[in-house]
Amino acid sequence: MGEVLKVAMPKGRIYKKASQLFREAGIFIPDDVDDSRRLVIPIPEANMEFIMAKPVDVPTYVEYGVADIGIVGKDVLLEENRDVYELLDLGIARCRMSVIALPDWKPGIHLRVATKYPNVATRYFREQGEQVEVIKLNGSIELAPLIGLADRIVDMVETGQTLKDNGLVERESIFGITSRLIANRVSYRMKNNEIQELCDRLEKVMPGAVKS
Ligand SMILES: Nc1ncnc2c1ncn2[C@@H]1O[C@H](COP(=O)(O)OP(=O)(O)OP(=O)(O)O)[C@@H](O)[C@H]1O
Ligand SMILES: O=P(O)(O)OC[C@H]1O[C@H](OP(=O)(O)OP(=O)(O)O)[C@H](O)[C@@H]1O
Repeated sequence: MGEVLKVAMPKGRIYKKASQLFREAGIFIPDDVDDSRRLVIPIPEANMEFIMAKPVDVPTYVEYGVADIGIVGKDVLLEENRDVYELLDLGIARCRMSVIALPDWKPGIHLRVATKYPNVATRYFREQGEQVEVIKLNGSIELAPLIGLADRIVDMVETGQTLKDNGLVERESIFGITSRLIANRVSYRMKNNEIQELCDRLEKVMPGAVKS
């Protein structure tokens, strides 16, 4: 058996989909892992150890090598800009990053934009040649235009339900988002066999994979 792979797993909605994908790929994960409050979970049956992280911190653990690989949304990768390898587009947790406003939005100068993704938003509006003030929030971003904190928000849209329920409109989709498998640069060389085997297994069951 090869070396134990340390996997940074995002807690929350991605974990549910990622663990399902791992199971479909024939990787044994005991059922009780899903409901556990433990943060470091050895999975000897799979020769892995899961590190249960806040989604936004996954690239940090992987860059520093305390996790060999990790699973993370493309949104977080683009925001965090960490020095990691992106190995696979897993095709799960699909949504999009969009610019959102009230229906009666007006173009203006010095717009205020609220978002959980200040780097992404700043880059986007700079490329558009628009001068904006970016305000970082940590959740319930849709509140900002409703109560007058910002003219626009940059946030994720999946079903569109949150926008509908709050009377907001999607002005522009900036990029599509799915979860990615990332690796630490050194681990990728030192544990190449283990990582490659995992990639091969996942590739066969990822959404969109051609089943043989
Ligand atoms: N509808 C959606 N809204 C937000 N994120 C989604 C959605 N669908 C898929 N995702 C993906 O899930 C990730 C966020 O997961 P989750 O909502 O569990 O965590 P979080 O809200 O960032 O963290 P926390 O709740 O710990 O603050 C995003 O980075 C994105 O890649
Ligand atoms: O298009 P929808 O299917 O409605 O999904 C999009 C919503 O989901 C996310 O919020 P999340 O549930 O992570 O809550 P938070 O950002 O307020 O923490 C995102 O920030 C949107 O608000």
